[in-house]
Amino acid sequence: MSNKKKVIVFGGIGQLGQCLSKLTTSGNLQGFVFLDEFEGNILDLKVLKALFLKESPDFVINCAAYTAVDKAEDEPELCGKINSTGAGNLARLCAEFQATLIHISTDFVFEGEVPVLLKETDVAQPISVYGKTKLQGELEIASHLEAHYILRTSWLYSEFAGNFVKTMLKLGAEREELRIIVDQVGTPTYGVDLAAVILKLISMDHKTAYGTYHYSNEGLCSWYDFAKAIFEISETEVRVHPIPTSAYPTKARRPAFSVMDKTKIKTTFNLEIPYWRDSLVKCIHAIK
Ligand SMILES: NC(=O)C1=CN([C@@H]2O[C@H](COP(=O)(O)OP(=O)(O)OC[C@H]3O[C@@H](n4cnc5c(N)ncnc54)[C@H](OP(=O)(O)O)[C@@H]3O)[C@@H](O)[C@H]2O)C=CC1
Ligand SMILES: Cc1cn([C@H]2C[C@H](O)[C@@H](COP(=O)(O)OP(=O)(O)O[C@H]3O[C@@H](C)C(=O)[C@@H](O)[C@H]3O)O2)c(=O)[nH]c1=O
Repeated sequence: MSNKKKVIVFGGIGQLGQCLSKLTTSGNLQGFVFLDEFEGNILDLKVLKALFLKESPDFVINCAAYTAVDKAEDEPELCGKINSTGAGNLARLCAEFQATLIHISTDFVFEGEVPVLLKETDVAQPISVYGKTKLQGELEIASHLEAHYILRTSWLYSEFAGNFVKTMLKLGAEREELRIIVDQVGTPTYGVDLAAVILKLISMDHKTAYGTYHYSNEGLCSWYDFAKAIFEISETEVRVHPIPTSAYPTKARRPAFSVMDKTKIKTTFNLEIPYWRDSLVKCIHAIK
């Protein structure tokens, strides 16, 4: 990648921020500034403006978000501020400073009632506070900035921060049996794979391809299948029981089927996407 590009990463010490940092460090890529929420609070316009003035970024990557799906049901205002107002703040500043925004959204913008692959053109109808605020964030960006990529991803995990894989490894070490939902189907996404795609978008700098894209790993599974694979690959002995969603009450509703069609991103950027289980093997090796 050209070392002339200046890139600011908000949410730089969250899960995806750390995946990006891993790749920029191993690839010795220059020009990236990773900010935590104290150095780069996406709700603080004064701080943001000073950062844009100081750094003059070519690209801004928004990895900052409120991601606690159940807690969001009790904190809709805070969740809305971070996921919607914060995204809008970055979009307006990117427009003012002629920077391109790469923003991450979610499969949870969909209702997920019908078992059909979800396209970018399908109507988004979120069923949780988190999903609604993420959709609002997408709309904020699209209405203020042309130069944007919104990447909707799903079931993100990695060796960094908190995620389903790390929760399972922890619970699997503590318990003899686990009950995991089998009637919610989606696709896990390894954060390092997503980070590599983000870096590819920056290096291609394809100015006629702005817009919304779906990206996850290939294939599909239930949370139960995912947990079984985690325990098989990590050689953890634990009995896993498949249960229906009704047997595992949570504050937030989650889509029953949120597998995304990735044709658009694959054809536009000439991508080959790894199968979810192959990437899971890589992640578990990185954790060990
Ligand atoms: N995790 C997942 O399964 C999925 C995530 N996504 C999306 O991917 C993106 C990255 O997710 P992920 O890395 O997993 O999320 P994380 O929760 O790991 O990281 C988000 C980061 O944003 C920070 N943050 C919160 N509020 C602010 C703020 N006001 N200003 C700046 N930073 C802030 C958080 O800090 P702190 O922790 O201190 O609050 C945290 O470090 C998000 O947009 C998310 O919606 C999409 C699909 C699946
Ligand atoms: C811990 C646990 C979870 N589950 C279920 C609950 C839930 O339906 C599913 C996943 O639970 P989690 O809370 O880990 O994951 P969750 O927060 O629902 O994950 C979502 O996060 C947001 C940020 C996204 O954008 C989504 O794409 C998705 O990744 O597993 C069980 O069935 N048994 C268990 O023991």
